[in-house]
Amino acid sequence: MKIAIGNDHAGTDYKLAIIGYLKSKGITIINYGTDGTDSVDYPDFAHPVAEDVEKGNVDFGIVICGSGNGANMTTNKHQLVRSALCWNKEITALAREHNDANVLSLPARFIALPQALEMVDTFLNTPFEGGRHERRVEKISCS
Ligand SMILES: O=C(CO)[C@H](O)[C@H](O)[C@H](O)COP(=O)(O)O
Repeated sequence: MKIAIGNDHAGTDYKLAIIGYLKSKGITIINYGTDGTDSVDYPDFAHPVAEDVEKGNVDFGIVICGSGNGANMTTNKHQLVRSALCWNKEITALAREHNDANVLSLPARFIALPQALEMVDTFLNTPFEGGRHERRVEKISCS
């Protein structure tokens, strides 16, 4: 499995922990940064993740900022991206099962790290249910 990941300064600590966790599971990571804690702008790091998802370069994307909203809004500007802002395991599972989300957006300032790791695990290992959800997901796109 291959994952693209990007974050602003609010998400760096969690991002580095998530990378370590995923690498220990043999998952390949494309890290778009930032790896520092100096203030940066989340779109500069979220757009590259979305572009990789759109091009099929990766299986999934993960974006992280303080609230998760800015990164999520950015990735959802991309036509083929379905980015889900998630804050617990249950919402994360539903984002995959019902919405076939291909990007997970994490609000680093509002979730604990163990919870973030659990959500990443859930996101990567939960299949899309299809069925009635297939039709609805197809209707999300406005092009
Ligand atoms: O974009 C956001 C809000 O939707 C993110 O949470 C950012 O991380 C946040 O705005 C950064 O805030 P800061 O005060 O510049 O650290």
